[in-house]
Amino acid sequence: MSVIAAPAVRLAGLRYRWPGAQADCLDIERLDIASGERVFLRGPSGSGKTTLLSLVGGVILPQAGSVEVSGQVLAALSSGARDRFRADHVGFVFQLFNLLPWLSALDNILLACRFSPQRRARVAAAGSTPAAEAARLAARLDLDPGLLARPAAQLSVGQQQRVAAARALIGRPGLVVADEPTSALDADRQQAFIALLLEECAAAGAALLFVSHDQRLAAHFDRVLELDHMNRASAACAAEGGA
Ligand SMILES: Nc1ncnc2c1ncn2[C@@H]1O[C@H](COP(=O)(O)OP(=O)(O)OP(=O)(O)O)[C@@H](O)[C@H]1O
Repeated sequence: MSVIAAPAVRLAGLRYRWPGAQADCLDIERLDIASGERVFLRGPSGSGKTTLLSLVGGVILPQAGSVEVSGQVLAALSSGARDRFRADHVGFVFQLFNLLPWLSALDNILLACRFSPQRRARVAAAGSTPAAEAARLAARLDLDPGLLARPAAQLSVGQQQRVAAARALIGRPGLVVADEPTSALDADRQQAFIALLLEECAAAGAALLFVSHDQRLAAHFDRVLELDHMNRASAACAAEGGA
């Protein structure tokens, strides 16, 4: 008997309006992202890409419709359970990296494991330890080992981006969500970063939902999604931003 994996992400009848806004930001009838699929999400500034990623991560909840991640309806979880689910199953690389500035780069990476028993278990199942896995990912991201002991606040923006990527990837979550993760990297590092992200996601069977304005990166992905084409509220969302 074959087992069909739940999609990594399933949106159905989704509507989201920011508090105080006059119109919906997102109105998406349906979107499925298959397990292991690599999706490049594109859309003009202010079109709702970051909002969509926040919904997929369960950081915010829609007013209507549902968001499922790996078969779990996020709104069915209490706020605390949603935080734990996110820690176990979703790796974020956000525009604002949310590193803790006073913690070392290494401790920032390890934090993802500290909050997630499932990530720790997956690292152990692969025959490694969180510290060894953090060092492996850092080396693959071309982060000098000497940098790992430094407080995150003392790193360049490009270095912080790579620390954030290692933190997202450690312990192999089933979904990686990345918002402009290469914006502060030079061209060579950008290519290395994308290659690593894709390889690590493939090795983990993780789906990747990736937002970038850099069109050249789209070729690396299985599918390009135009947010404006699937968002029935796109005109209203853009107008709201300009209001
Ligand atoms: N925290 C918030 N509170 C209220 N409105 C918000 C908030 N965050 C975003 N918005 C509004 O939602 C709309 C979509 O913003 P969002 O950041 O999702 O767009 P984006 O496509 O990611 O833009 P960019 O490419 O510039 O990062 C905009 O009109 C924005 O003003």
